[in-house]
Amino acid sequence: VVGGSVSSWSLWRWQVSLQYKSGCGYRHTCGGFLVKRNWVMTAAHCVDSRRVYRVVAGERDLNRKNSREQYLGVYRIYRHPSWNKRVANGNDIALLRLRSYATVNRYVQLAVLPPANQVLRHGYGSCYVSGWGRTSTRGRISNLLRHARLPIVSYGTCRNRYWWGTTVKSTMVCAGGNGRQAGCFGDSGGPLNCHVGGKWVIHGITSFVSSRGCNVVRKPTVFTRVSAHMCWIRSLIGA
Ligand SMILES: CC(C)C[C@H](NC(=O)C(F)(F)F)C(=O)N[N@@+](C)(CC(=O)Nc1ccc(C(C)C)cc1)Cc1ccccc1
Repeated sequence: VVGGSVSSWSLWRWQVSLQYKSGCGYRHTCGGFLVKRNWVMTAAHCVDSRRVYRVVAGERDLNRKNSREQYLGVYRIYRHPSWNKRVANGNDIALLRLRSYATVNRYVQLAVLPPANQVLRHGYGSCYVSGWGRTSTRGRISNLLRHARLPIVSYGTCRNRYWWGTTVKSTMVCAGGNGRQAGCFGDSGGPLNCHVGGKWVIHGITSFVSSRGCNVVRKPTVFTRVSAHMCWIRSLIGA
């Protein structure tokens, strides 16, 4: 996250770190979030390679162990059936069925998903991107979980040619684009956390930023719109 701040323990308790086996350890590759005790949602582009993955819940500092972390193996990966490895085509969404159940406690909670097809209006100002991604375009990933407020950009504005043009689809959410706050490499798969109707609801899955840089004016961070996929999500994880 570029232009953000370190997240306190009380925030984003559904956020997980998606890691892949590398040598005798694991490496953070993407974000994700718990939607059931044994289901995590992330971006399809995060799980495109044939690696061994795990998720870590209750994680805050990637470089330090504490008693709050829960290490959960991935049993099976369900990429969206229409995902074709190109983020421009959308459907950048995947569900991971875990080998074991997370324990819900003070540090680990389940995410709330939006009603089908709910779209937040232009300028909606209570959405935050969270993750361990780079804190600048050429920087390193953050060891501490961070977040930044990204105002919603309507599809009509986002598909303007000086913004994302036809790269963005109506099944995506654009947010930010002020050249200061943005999601960045390593935040992929993580949540866009929106305060709606008095509760936190996940409206987006971090999908892509400009290849010219993460915080580029008129190139908002682009998210998979979760409310566009509620039928597929419900078909896998139920009510
Ligand atoms: C793997 C890609 C497909 C998605 C990847 N997503 C992210 O980094 C995310 F924003 F989700 F955290 C990304 O944007 N990767 N970049 C490598 C940029 C990139 O590839 N972006 C991109 C944008 C659009 C398209 C298509 C839609 C034309 C493809 C790739 C990030 C980056 C940007 C600046 C410096 C360093 C790293």
